[in-house]
Amino acid sequence: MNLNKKAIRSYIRSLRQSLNYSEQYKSAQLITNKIINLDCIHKATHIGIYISFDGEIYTDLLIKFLLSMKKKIYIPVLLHKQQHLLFAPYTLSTPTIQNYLNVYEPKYNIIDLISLDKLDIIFIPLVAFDDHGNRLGMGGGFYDKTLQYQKHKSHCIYIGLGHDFQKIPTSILTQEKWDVKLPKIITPSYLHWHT
Ligand SMILES: Nc1nc2c(c(=O)[nH]1)N(C=O)[C@@H](CNc1ccc(C(=O)N[C@@H](CCC(=O)O)C(=O)O)cc1)CN2
Ligand SMILES: Nc1ncnc2c1ncn2[C@@H]1O[C@H](COP(=O)(O)OP(=O)(O)OP(=O)(O)O)[C@@H](O)[C@H]1O
Repeated sequence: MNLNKKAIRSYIRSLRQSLNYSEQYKSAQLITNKIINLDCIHKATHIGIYISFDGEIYTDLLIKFLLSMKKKIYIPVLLHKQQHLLFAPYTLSTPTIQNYLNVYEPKYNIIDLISLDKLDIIFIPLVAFDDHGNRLGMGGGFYDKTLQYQKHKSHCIYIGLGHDFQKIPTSILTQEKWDVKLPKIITPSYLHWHT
């Protein structure tokens, strides 16, 4: 593996893990306010989002807002030995369990799982990003594989969520041929729109 990527991942993960609850909550409020005013949110019905861990931008507040706006919410789930993510329906009463990578996911019936092409918008976690919308994730390749497959045939809008300090200089991130760029990334202070 690329040492550079590994070092960036571990440095930025340690920064975000060190945030306290009130810092996280403030960031979540700022991000939620930005998102609920976006035009694309009002037009969307099926929205993919993640359950936060490891210091990621808290998504609870946003999920509650979206549910109150009558949006249907879906969370990525890991299927045995598969790198393509599928999405399970989620409401505030859905029980959750930790998967083999310690990330929470909803309990689900296989028949209720949907694929990315059924989503209108997906909010994507990230470890680092740059000015061109290049994304560095946790290193499992799950989002890269899932987004890549759908890149040309899906109407789904990809939106990355991160803290301001997760933005790194463009020259640092070495691009891999499979990396899928994010046209929109939202941080507490900015909307980063990339063309
Ligand atoms: N909230 C959230 N959900 C998500 C992701 C994410 O980044 N955030 N994913 C984005 O792809 C997928 C899961 N990918 C992951 C990849 C690595 C690790 C991870 O923590 N690895 C640990 C070792 C875990 C272990 O083996 O016990 C580590 O590297 O420290 C977690 C999730 C799908 N769901
Ligand atoms: N489209 C793809 N085709 C082939 N291999 C891929 C593809 N996407 C990812 N991979 C594999 O997955 C591994 C992890 O990729 P990478 O380091 O880019 O993950 P990441 O973007 O940080 O993680 P994630 O998307 O899960 O958050 C790579 O080493 C590569 O082997």
